[in-house]
Order: sequence, then structure tokens, then C-alpha cells
Amino acid sequence: MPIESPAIHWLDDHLLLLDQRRLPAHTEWLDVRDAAGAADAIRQMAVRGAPAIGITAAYGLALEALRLGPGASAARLAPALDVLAASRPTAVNLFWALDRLRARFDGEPGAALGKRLVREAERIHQDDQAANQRLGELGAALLPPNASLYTHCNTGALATGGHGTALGIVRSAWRNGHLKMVFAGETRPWLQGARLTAWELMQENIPVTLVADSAAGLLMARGQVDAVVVGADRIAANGDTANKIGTYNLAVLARHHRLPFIVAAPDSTLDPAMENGAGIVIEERDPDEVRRFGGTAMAPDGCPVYNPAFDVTPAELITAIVTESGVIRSPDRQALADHFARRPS
Ligand SMILES: CSC[C@H]1O[C@H](OP(=O)(O)O)[C@H](O)[C@@H]1O
Repeated sequence: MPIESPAIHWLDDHLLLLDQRRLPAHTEWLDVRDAAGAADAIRQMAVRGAPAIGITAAYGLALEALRLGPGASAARLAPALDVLAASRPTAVNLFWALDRLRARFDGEPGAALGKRLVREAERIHQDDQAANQRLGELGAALLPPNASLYTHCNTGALATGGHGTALGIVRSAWRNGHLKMVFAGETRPWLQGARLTAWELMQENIPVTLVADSAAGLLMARGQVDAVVVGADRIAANGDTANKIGTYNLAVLARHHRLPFIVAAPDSTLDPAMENGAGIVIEERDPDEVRRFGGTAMAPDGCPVYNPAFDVTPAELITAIVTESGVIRSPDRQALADHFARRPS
């Protein structure tokens, strides 16, 4: 008999299993009942996107406590914490969410502990939805009227039950009548742009044109792009930003073509403990993600592959970082520090 809890409801209703053989993006819902299941969903990128990874880890730990029932305790939850923390290394939101739940371990163990963890996981989820709405409005206000945007990767709203981060800006701009077109880079090798961004925007009749990643430079050279908007997985104290592989390339192109390069991310993606981008762990993934697409070989079997899932964009290439609590223009160490000082606690 499955454990009845809001956490399971969320996991059933919002996890996208990216099916590598068919488009559009999702084909079935994952059935997650414990921390190990949540960690698998994160590791396999059935759930992806920094905020969604944090939310899923929070619900996964809460589910583990519910599964333990009267036996739930900090000591017995420790292995589940480790499994979730080891699922993916780059997005800071995963560790930030686990820290928030760990802070709820103190107090009555057992069923009471399970209830506290479910409530905290739901707060993290609700906070993220509100953050994305606010962030979208603040970011859209930075755009020129009738803007054509270039996006890369992106969390789909369905994945988080919210508005996504860069997609939050797209939706707000569309709602305000300030959006002409979104050029969505396919985002090799996982094709998040093709399978999530293009799919989500078409669901909402927002104008989108899917392009190969290699077309970004031509679009900018032809003056067809007014701004580049991307998400983030971890933002260091000096503003260096880790995001999906290929983001750094776009930042260099945007600088060359004198285009705004905007990073959209909730405050939970800021990592003040990380000195700069050099310290950010870049996840390397299965070489077959590059060699194959679904069942189709895209390269000779056994061909050597380097498959980093993220890169780091130096702060000096970023025009602004938009979070739910404000816009950090020309981000550097001082600008981030000022942001933290201004941010409502
Ligand atoms: C706005 S979600 C943050 C970030 O997460 C994605 O990574 P992944 O698809 O590997 O989970 C991508 O880098 C997004 O920009």
C-alpha cells in the first residue's frame, strides 16, 4: 500500500521521464516511493533543472522518513541523505534543499519527523514557484520591447510545477506583449531545448523557433537576437556561473555581438561559500549520451567521448543575474555581497 502523502502526489504529478526514443519530451510519470527512487530520478535526469532537483531531493528525503514511520530518526535518515547528495554534483540547489530538511531533524522523531520534513519540502516547492513568478517579472522588465530571445536548456514549468527560470522571463515577456520570438537552442546532447523548451512554449502558443546549437552565432550576426537568457546551476560569490554545457560559448558570442547576456536563477542557486567558478564541480556524464540518441548510433561504437554536462561563464561576460529578490547588474563580488545584504531574510 503506497504511503499517502502530498510528497508522493507531487512526485507522481510533476516528474518528467524524458523518453530518448520519442518526442515530445515526456511519455510517463515516474513512481517514486523513497530517497533511492528520488536519487535515481535525479541521476537519470528524469527530473532535471537545478530548482527541480532540489525540490525532488527534499521530497525524496521526506518520503524516506514516511517510509521509516515510527522508526524515523536523524541517524536512520543519514544514509538517505548521502544517497541524495551523491546523485548529481553541480547544482547547488540539491545541497541547499537537503540542508533545509536536515535543519528540521531536531525534535520529536518518528511520524512527527516525517510530517516536519514533508512540510519543509512543500515549503521549498511553493517558495520556488513564487520565486520563479517574481523572477520572471523582474527579468522581463530588462528586455527591449518586441524582443527576440535566445535560450539554452531551461527547466520546463512542468518539471517544477512552477514557471521555470529563464522560461519564467519568457512567459512574463509574452504576457506583457514584449516578446516577438524565442530561438531555442536544441542543447546537445540531452536536447533539453528541443524536448522541453520548444515543447513547453508550443503548449502555450508562445512563438518559438528551434535551432541547432551551432546556429546561435549566425542568428546573432544577422541581428535576429536581442538578448540571450539562460538559467544557472550554481552562482559563485564573484558571479561566475555554472550552467548547461554550451552556455559559456553563448556568453562569448553575446559579448562579441554586444548583446545582453541575462542569467535567471532563484536565490537558492547562489552559493556564497563558493569563492569563484574554478571551484565548481563539473559533472561528467555517460559517453553514450553523445555517441547515441535513443537507439541510434551518432558516432562509431567505442569512440572516445568527453561529456561535461556544465560549463562556467565568467562574471565579466554576464550583463545581469536576475533572482526573485532583485537584479544584480554587472555581477562581481561586491554586487553579490550587496544583493545578499539587501535580500529579505
Ligand atoms: C533553470 S534550471 C537550471 C539549469 O539546470 C539544467 O541542467 P540539467 O538539465 O542538467 O538539470 C540547466 O543547466 C539549466 O539551465
